Amino acid sequence: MDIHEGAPALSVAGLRKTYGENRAVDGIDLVVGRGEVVALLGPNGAGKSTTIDMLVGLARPDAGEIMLFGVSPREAVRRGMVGVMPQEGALLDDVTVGETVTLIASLHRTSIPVEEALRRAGVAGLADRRAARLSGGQRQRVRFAMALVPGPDLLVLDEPTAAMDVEARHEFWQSMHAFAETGRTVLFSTHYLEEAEAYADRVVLMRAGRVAADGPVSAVGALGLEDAFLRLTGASETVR
Ligand SMILES: Nc1ncnc2c1ncn2[C@@H]1O[C@H](COP(=O)(O)OP(=O)(O)OP(=O)(O)O)[C@@H](O)[C@H]1O
Repeated sequence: MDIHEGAPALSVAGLRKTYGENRAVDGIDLVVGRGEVVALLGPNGAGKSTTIDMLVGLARPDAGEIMLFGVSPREAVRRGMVGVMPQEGALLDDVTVGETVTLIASLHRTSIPVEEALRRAGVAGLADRRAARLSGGQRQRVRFAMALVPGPDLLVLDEPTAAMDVEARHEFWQSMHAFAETGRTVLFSTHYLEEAEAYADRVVLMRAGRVAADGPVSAVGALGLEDAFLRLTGASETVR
């Protein structure tokens, strides 16, 4: 299987996933071009994590097709083209940050230097610290280093700043911005309209397993996404 030169970073058609009676993802079509920074915005239970897990091969869709750079998610991950930061993911308590990222690097055919991944994720100073002694925000940043270390063309980040304080958030977004500046693609999920507006080129608003709106971030106001988001947030319990 060859990587298709002109293929978009991400192409999704008719994506569905049901848990029992619950249609977590109810027919998503989405194309993300290379170099775009896209925010998947939506309230709790909108289906963001389920979508992301399917995009990166962590969950199996009931229906639909997903291609990353023209190949399957598994193949793209195998080739180190995708860096993933899932919402949850345990770190081994007795293993240091440096050892953890070195281990992940060794699982990939190619990688950037571990020190560089640690530095870009803002955890170079924590290389010798065992995971058991990390704060929630520090753990998130270690997981960001794990996503960066294969030197991916696409980063997929599920609520990356959850558990980070204001300063860590700021540093995180700077790193993400530096990554995107090199022309690579980022898809991240968030509850926060401000994060989507500040850091994405494009906002995909999800509600009840579907794409409710999709547009350039410059048009957020014009599209009325903010109002839509406020309504959705207010309705989040019923959406869930
Ligand atoms: N493993 C699972 N088993 C059963 N139901 C699930 C499972 N994972 C998700 N769901 C349900 O699917 C729906 C979508 O959940 P999902 O976690 O994808 O939403 P989300 O937009 O990521 O929410 P949050 O912002 O809270 O992370 C919810 O109703 C959730 O309860």
